[in-house]
Amino acid sequence: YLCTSVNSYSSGSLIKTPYDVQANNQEHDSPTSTHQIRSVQHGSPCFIYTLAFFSALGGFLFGYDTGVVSGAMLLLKREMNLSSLWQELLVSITVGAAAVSSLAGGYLNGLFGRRICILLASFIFSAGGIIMSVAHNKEVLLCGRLTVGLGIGIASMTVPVYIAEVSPSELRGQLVTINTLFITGGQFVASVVDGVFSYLPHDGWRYMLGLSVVPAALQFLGFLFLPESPRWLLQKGDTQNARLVLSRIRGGVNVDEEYESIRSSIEEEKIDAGEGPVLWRILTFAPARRALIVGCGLQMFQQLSGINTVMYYSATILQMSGVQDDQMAIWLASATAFTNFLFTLVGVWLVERVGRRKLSLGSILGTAVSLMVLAAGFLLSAQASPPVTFHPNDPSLHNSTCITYRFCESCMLNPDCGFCYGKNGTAVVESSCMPVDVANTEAAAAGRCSNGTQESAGVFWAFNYCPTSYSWIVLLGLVLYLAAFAPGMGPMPWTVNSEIYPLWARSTGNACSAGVNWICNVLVSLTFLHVAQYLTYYGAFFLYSGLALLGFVFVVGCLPETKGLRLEEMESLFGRQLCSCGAGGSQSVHYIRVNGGNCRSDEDVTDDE
Ligand SMILES: O[C@H]1[C@H](O)[C@@H](O)[C@H](O)[C@@H](O)[C@H]1O
Repeated sequence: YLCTSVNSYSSGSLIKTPYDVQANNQEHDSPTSTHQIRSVQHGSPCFIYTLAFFSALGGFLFGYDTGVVSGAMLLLKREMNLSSLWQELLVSITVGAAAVSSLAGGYLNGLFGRRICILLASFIFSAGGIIMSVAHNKEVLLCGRLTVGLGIGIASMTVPVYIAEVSPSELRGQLVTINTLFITGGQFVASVVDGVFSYLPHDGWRYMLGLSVVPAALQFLGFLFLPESPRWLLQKGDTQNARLVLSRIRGGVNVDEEYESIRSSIEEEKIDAGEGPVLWRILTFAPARRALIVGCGLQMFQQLSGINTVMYYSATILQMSGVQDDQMAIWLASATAFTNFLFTLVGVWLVERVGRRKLSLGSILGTAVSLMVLAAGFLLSAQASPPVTFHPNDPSLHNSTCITYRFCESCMLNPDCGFCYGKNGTAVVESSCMPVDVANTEAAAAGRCSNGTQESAGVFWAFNYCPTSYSWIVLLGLVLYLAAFAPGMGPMPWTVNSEIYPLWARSTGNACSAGVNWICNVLVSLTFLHVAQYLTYYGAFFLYSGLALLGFVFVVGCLPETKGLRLEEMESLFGRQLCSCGAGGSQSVHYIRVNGGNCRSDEDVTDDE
């Protein structure tokens, strides 16, 4: 049999099969496992944690820069008099730039290494932060947002790869997951900074956007002193430095076996890798192609299950459940970000205990169910939507579409309109649908709910939501969603992608999957309002729930368990037809690499089986 993976391993065996891998996985669960032996071998993980911390600052910046903009926009649109086109541009240019630069990051990683790419990303982050904080017009601000986007893209694909490559296998999952913890931590800190500086209506946005320079500079300084990934050094033929770095990050213990294992696997990969551009080689080499499908699929389903609409619209969801004050909604949105962060911490704790596969499965199923709860909440709210009962006789309103709506639900789904109503006990009375004041969405453009007249008139203004008694279900759905999504589907796509590719395909594989993540992110966030207008809120969330269920089927069929395996052992997991990856280890293919042998196509594998 031709396709092999040779490993000199702590067990001493030279040729390792997935049966051994499986056995090794099981050993991990017992207290006296190889796990412990390896930990002892790897010495103090202190240096590894330092590396992971400085790398994960890239994740923090990713979270901070994507999260801070919503709060900054509230102040900016007033101060710079931004049209909705400019608002959309300023929000989405960062994500768009991240999509492009994450794809380019694959090339840069292969060429310059992980360390230089992280240095480059932190330099770009710092430059972007400075540009934004001193911007005197919207064009300069746009340049700043574009610049940070370029940094985010490079960091998002490089950091997980770097952490995975320097970590010992028993800590790898946890350490890469810490990067996602930092992403959600960055989102939380951003929401707190937004809250604090929202009290500073003039120039508050400069602090919000500019503060990211601090962690970016810290990361840049840290990485001036931190080493390159030993795997990349070895791949480039710098054997001396590779051994030195490996021994340094393993706390000075003997690294001969690990070094030999990486070296021999790189030698063999040279045979596997073939000729031509890397992406072409990935697509034509079955195990790498399958890994790419799994990696991109996971990233796609992460975004299609709607995390960023839930995060972005959490303030609205919370307003629906009765929070009427804008400032209060900003603080509650940071409670949402905190919940996301807290449950990602659960993921860090679980990943090496239950493994990536079970964690992803449980998480995506829970996500689908909680999206149904969220949708049901919106559905009940829509059915109980109060009717329009009051028709003001203001001539300036005659051309407005808002006055044509007969229920709050349809009024609220038009971003130009809001619902103005009075209360009799808990009942909604004298309600009308009015155009919103474009400069300040907290009031109507005219009538009883316009600026300054609301309180004296004893009326309430609901923009983006309807007063309803079912909103607690929506709130419950939101909390359940975060509890289900954050430990698994939030971090696992990043973690799994950092480990499943062979070294020659790792940069390109991660670049593609990170690109898919960002592209789907843009697609979902840009289409959400339109989808909600066509399908209503509950339709949109039922749709996301259906997509999450599809994702569940995908994970069941395609995601193998990578826990406890060395990076060099991953290729064996993708030796079989794709949709049987999860079919249990007892049917694993034996991989025995014979020098000069090659494994090229699905047919080869089947024949050999
Ligand atoms: O893994 C992260 C995390 O879940 C974030 O909360 C989300 O905003 C990102 O889009 C995602 O990639």
